[in-house]
Amino acid sequence: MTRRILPPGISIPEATVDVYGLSRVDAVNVSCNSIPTAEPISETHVHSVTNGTRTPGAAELVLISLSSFPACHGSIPQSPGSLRSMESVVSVSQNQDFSDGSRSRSPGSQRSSASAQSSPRRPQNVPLGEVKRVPVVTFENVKYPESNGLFLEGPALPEYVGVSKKEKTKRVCNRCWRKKWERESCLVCDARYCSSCVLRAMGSMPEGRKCVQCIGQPINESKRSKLGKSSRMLSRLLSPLEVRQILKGEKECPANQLMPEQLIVNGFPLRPEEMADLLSCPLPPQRLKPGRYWYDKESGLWGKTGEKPNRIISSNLNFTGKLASNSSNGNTRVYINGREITKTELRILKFANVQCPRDTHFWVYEDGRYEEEGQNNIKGKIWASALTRLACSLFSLPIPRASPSHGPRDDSPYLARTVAEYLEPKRIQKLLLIGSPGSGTSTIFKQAKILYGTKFSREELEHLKLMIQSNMYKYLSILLEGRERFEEEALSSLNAKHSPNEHHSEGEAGGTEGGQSLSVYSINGRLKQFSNWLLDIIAMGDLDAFFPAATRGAIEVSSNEYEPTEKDILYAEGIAQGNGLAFIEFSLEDHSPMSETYTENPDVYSQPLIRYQLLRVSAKGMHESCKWVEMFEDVHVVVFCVALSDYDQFGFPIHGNNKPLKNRMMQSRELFETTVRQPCFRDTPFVLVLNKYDLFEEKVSRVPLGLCEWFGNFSPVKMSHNNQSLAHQAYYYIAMKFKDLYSSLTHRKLFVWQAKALDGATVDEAFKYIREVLRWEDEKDDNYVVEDSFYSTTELSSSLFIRQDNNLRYAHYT
Ligand SMILES: Nc1nc2c(ncn2[C@@H]2O[C@H](COP(=O)(O)OP(=O)(O)OP(=O)(O)O)[C@@H](O)[C@H]2O)c(=O)[nH]1
Ligand SMILES: [Mg+2]
Repeated sequence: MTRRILPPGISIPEATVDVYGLSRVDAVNVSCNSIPTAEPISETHVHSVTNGTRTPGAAELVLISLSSFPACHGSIPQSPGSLRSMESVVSVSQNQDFSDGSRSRSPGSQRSSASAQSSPRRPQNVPLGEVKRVPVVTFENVKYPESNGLFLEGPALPEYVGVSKKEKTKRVCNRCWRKKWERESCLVCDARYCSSCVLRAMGSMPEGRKCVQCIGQPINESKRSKLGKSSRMLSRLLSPLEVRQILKGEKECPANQLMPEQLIVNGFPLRPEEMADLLSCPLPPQRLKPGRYWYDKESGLWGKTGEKPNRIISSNLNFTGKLASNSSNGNTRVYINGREITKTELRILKFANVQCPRDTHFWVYEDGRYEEEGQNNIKGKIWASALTRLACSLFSLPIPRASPSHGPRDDSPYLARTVAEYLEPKRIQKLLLIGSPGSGTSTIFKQAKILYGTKFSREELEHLKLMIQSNMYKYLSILLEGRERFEEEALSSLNAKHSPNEHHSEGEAGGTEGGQSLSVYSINGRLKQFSNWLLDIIAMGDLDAFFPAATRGAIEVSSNEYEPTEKDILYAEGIAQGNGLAFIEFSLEDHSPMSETYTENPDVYSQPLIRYQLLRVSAKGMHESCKWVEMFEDVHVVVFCVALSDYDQFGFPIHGNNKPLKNRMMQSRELFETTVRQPCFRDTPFVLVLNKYDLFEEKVSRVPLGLCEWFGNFSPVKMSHNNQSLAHQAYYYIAMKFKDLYSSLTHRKLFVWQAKALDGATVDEAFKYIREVLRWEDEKDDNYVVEDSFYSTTELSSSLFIRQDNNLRYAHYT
């Protein structure tokens, strides 16, 4: 690390380099109170710059921190806090008017002048650390923490007025001012540094990722969830051991911890000892942020004020504040331990068969036992059944963990629990998969199960088998019903042709059998009997009840011994009987080349895997006033599936069968709009999966895309070579249509991917893409700026896609 920091030619001291000790050196021990106030930026300051008196820059500061080593005799800067001012100095020196005369007297720049000469891009008279050379001042509005009080106190000079949009600022390294895609940001002031500058700007990071001058200051609360989270940039630059040490420091150092008074529980700020009790209890709340919370001492339920519970922590913690009845803003007139519960909780109670008429007051204990107030009679356990627990998990309600009595007996392990442990919960990301009927959501779900899930259990296989068999009979019944209609039509037209007195000659279509008229659609008596029997059963809606009898048919699938293969399962319509909500949890093991920069650092690969919960819901019942969808408010991404090949298909509207047939692409669009407009998805990213590309590719050369009214203005560029390009153009066109629609509704960008759900590889790619989207979302405010990368191409017109679509993979990043 020292070798990287030091300019070439400086020998490394013999002593073991303790990187973690480095920034404990007094020279950079910056605390809010002890920072000598630097001069505000003023005319005189600029003059002093032009005269060559320059305060040391960040590079020097880091070198200064090395001054305890014999080879680095840097002088201590007069003002450690002047780093901030340095940034402005840099910008001034970018101005040609000022760019000469920087014969610096600072030791840092003297040292660097040798190496400066070797760089072709750096003018010889300009010291290292001031490398950006643009002819005009393009200095941008950089936000520095006000608490520093060092920057821009006086009126701003015109040179310092931001000249570009904030997004542009975000892409620039705050030290070298080069545009860099990947940056690491300071947890306190959010200054971002590229990989060449990060170690110089942040030194040895005793408190994790903070600029040297931000050490000792509390972190920006919006970054709390990032504490201790791995950093790809650091993993590349440092050894695994060093990264671990830095992240440990970041999680555990006192400056980065929450202050007790930032947590308001049951209306009262916590006292330090209450906070200590809270954090050291067996099941402490996770990912705590400053804010208002409620806590139910009996049940251990814990939640944000005004919201449903989000966790069961340990019971019997004593806080100053007492639980108020309106603390979770419930309006159900059903009470648990004095708190009026929310609708979602009430649903779960009903699900768990708890009788709860209005104005019922329950006592609920930590393990889920419940009784009505004043009755002293335990009626059962709320979370006893696996189904209730599953429902809770789907609706993001907490369930009790295995009882503490199964855990360690003595208290010491609890007390020894580090802050770090509670900050590192098992990460689960929820994906909600939705689409209009027939778009392929079940197929994608089943693919996910086959690709990443556990094998189908006996029970599931039995369900699937019954489902496949009943589908088969349903399809058969459709054919048989059609046959009846065609037979009737054929016979009546035959009868119309020939008057009753005429005898038709042999060889003509039709005839008689046992006095009955025949047509090409007629079948023999036994089959007809079967057909009638089956159609009756289906008309009565009794198919499933009759199944055991029907399975004794002759065809393989319908036999009792039949065991569906993976392919049968995949191709079958539906997921399981009932076909409503389905759910699996999995992780994606490999490290995709999409996002991971190749690294030899094994630490990156040993990160705990993120678990994904895939929830597939049927679109039935989804409409503007739809309530159940709110249950999924905490999903991390909505995956919306549309069948590309639907553009020429017509079907019944999703709601109500009496309306006229509707173009299915238009139906999908309607459902898409309805879903996007749901208030609960206001901040949720959407990934559109354009499915059935195989059918689409084949169809689009036969059936014009304009058949769907929404695609009326599609005018493909004529290409001589092949049909594929037409399908590609049509695909991008449709993708752009959805993207435009989405951004008109949300002002955000829609992520689009294409799939052929019957082909597992394409579904695998789609999930990897979704994983990347989640990472980008996670990191976009931090290390990465997605907006302007090649991943996102909304700005490009669709015609550009059409011309540049040679590479399918890149084109996918729409
Ligand atoms: N050729 C082709 N067929 C597909 C593709 N995706 C799904 N299918 C088929 O399309 C039909 C409908 O797919 P499902 O996965 O059941 O659709 P769904 O979204 O679950 O629809 P509902 O069950 O009606 O809500 C099934 O017969 C699938 O086998 C695809 O990419 N290509
Ligand atoms: Mg289905």
